[in-house]
Amino acid sequence: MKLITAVVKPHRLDEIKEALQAFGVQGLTVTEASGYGRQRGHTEVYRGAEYTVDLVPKIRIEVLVEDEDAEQLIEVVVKAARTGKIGDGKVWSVPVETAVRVRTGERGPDAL
Ligand SMILES: Nc1ncnc2c1ncn2[C@@H]1O[C@H](COP(=O)(O)OP(=O)(O)OP(=O)(O)O)[C@@H](O)[C@H]1O
Repeated sequence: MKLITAVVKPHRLDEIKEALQAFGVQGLTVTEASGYGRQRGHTEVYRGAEYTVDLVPKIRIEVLVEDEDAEQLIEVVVKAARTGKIGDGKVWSVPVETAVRVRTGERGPDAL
């Protein structure tokens, strides 16, 4: 299994959620976040306001997937998140050792 994490622009959330649902993910987690990337110090616009400070509002989307789906899912997220402007975000994946579905006790890919 892999954990795919995307830190992206908040206004792309609906588009990304729809793309992930169409892909067939079983679940996802969304949290509010803030951060900066390489463009620190440059101006980024969020809801009409210009941010020149280092921390800009973002959302973090996390999805657990089977190994074989990871690369395709990353592409789905990148495509749905992209505006082509500064601060579009970052997507990465890490290996996951264990996942447990609490209600049933299932483990591994069956738990997703
Ligand atoms: N190296 C990093 N480690 C952890 N989080 C990061 C890193 N780079 C970016 N992020 C997170 O991703 C968010 C979006 O990154 P951002 O789009 O600014 O990255 P970037 O690679 O500098 O892209 P761009 O050049 O398009 O601005 C940041 O606000 C931050 O929360």
